[in-house]
Amino acid sequence: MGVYQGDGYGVWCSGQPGAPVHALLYDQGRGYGAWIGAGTPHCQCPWRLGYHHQSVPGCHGRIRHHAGGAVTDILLVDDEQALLKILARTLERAGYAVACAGSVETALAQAAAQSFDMVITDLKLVHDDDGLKVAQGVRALQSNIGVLIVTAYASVPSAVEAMRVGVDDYLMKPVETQELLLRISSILERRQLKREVQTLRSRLRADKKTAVIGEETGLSGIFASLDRVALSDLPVLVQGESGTGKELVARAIHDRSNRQGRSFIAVNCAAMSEQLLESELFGHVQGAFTGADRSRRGLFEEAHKGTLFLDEIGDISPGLQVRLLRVLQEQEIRPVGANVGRKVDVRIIAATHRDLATLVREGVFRDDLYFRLNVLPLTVPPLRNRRDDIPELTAYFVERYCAKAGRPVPHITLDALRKLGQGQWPGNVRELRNVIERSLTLAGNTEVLDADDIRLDQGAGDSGPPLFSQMKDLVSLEELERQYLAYVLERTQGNQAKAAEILQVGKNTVWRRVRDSKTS
Ligand SMILES: Nc1ncnc2c1ncn2[C@@H]1O[C@H](COP(=O)(O)OP(=O)(O)OP(=O)(O)O)[C@@H](O)[C@H]1O
Repeated sequence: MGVYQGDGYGVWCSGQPGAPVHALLYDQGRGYGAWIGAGTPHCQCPWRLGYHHQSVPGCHGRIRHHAGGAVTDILLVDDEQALLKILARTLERAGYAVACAGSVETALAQAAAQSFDMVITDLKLVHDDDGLKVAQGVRALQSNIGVLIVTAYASVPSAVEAMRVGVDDYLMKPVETQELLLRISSILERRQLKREVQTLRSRLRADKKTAVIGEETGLSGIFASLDRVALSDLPVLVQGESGTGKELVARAIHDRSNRQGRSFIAVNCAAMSEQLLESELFGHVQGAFTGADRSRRGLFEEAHKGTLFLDEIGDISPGLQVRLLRVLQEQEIRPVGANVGRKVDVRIIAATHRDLATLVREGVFRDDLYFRLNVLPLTVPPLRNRRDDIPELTAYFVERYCAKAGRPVPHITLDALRKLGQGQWPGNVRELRNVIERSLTLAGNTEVLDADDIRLDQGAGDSGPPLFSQMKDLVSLEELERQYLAYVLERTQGNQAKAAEILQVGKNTVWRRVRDSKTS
C-alpha cells in the first residue's frame, strides 16, 4: 500500500508495482474520495516507470500514476460524451493527462480544484458562447493556462472578443488529430515562454526589491510614462487615495532612475510635529535648541545623490512650505541653527492623498510650492477602478505571506476571487493585503482558500467580526488581546495548540491567558 500525492490529490494504491490495483482517489482540498475498482485497465502502481493516467467517470478527478517528470494536464470540455471520449483517448495516447467536463460549471469546478496546463473547449455547449465562458473562467482562476476552442460553427465570435477572454487559438470541427496536436504543442510552447519571461521579470523585481503588481494592467497608464519620469531629475508629485501604492510608485521611479543604487529615503510628513520634522529634514547644529547636544545631519543630506520621498506633503506647515520651496529653488539646505547653507543634490518625490489643488485654492498650501512640485504629476487610481489587478495582487500577497510563514501556498478558488473582486476597498491595496493576511491566518494551513475563508473588513461588505473602524468604544490593548484570543479560540473550537500556532505564541502563553481570564 502506498500513497502518491500531486496537485492536491492523493491516490492510495494497493498491490505490487506494475500489477492492477485497487485505488482510492482522494481530493485533499475538498475532502472527498472515490474507490476505483480493482484491475482497472491501464491502472498500475505508481512506482512503475512511465505515465499511466485515466479519466474516472463520475468523479471530479482522475488517477494519475507517474514516476518522476512532469505530466501535461489538459482539461477537455464538450457536451457530446462520444466526442469527449474519442478526443480524450487521442490526447492520452499522445501522452497527455486528460480530465473531462461536460458543462461550463463542471469545467470551472475542475479548474478551481486542480491546476491545468491547458483547456480545450467546444464553443457551443448549452449556449452558443459557453466556450468563451469556460475560457474566461479558467483564465480568471489560472492566468497561465492555454486555451484552445473547438467549434463546428463558421460563426466564430470576433477575434477581439476571443482575445478579450484570452483564447489562444481556434480549431474547426471535424478535428484532425495531427492538426490538434500541433496546435496544442504550439500553444504550450508559447505559454512556457510567457512563464519564463514572467519568472525572469519577477526575479528582476525581487532584485530591485520593488514588486509593483499591475504594471501591465491597472497601472499601465502610470508605467507608460514612468521611464520618462525616472530619467528626468525634476520633482514628481504622486497623488492618490491612501493605500493605493504611492510610495511603491516612488520607489519604482527611483529604481529606474540614474539615482538607483543611491539612497531612497521616505519621510511621512504627517507623522511628526513641525519642529521635529524640520530638524529631521534639515538637520541641526549643536545647541540649536534645548536638547540638541550634538550636531545632526538631516535627511536631505542623507539622501544626497539619491531620492527623498516626502509622503503626505499636503500636511506640512506654512513655515516648512517656505523652507522646502527654498531647497527646490536653490538646491541648498540650511540646518536648524546654522548660518550657512549646504549644497545638496536630491530628487524630490512628493505624495499626498489630499487634493493639493484644492488646498491651494483654500489658501492652505502655497501655490508657488505647488507649481514647483507639480512638474511631473502622477495619479495612482484607487483599487476599485482597477479590479482586474485584484487576482494578481491576491496571488502576490498570498505567496509573500506563505513564503514568510513557511507555509504551502494554497489554491485560491474562483469564488474567493469573485468575493475579493466585489469589495469596495476604501483602504485600497493596503486593505486587500491586510484582508489576505488575516484570511490566511484564520484559515490555518489550508490547501484551498475559498470564499468562506476570505475575511473582508465590514466596510468591504462582509458580516465578519467587528473591526477597528466599526468599534463603538475604543478599548485597551490588553482588552483587545483578550477579545482576540477568545475569538481565535472560538474559531479553533477551543483548540489551544492551534490557537497558539495562529497567534505565533507559545502554547503555555495561551494556556496562561485562558487560566487568567477565568480567574479574573
Ligand atoms: N501595485 C502594488 N503591487 C504590490 N504591492 C502593492 C501595490 N500597491 C500597494 N502595494 C502594497 O500596499 C501597501 C500600501 O502601499 P503604499 O504604502 O505604497 O501606499 P500609499 O499610497 O503610499 O499609502 P499612504 O497614502 O497611506 O501612505 C504596501 O504594503 C505596498 O507594498
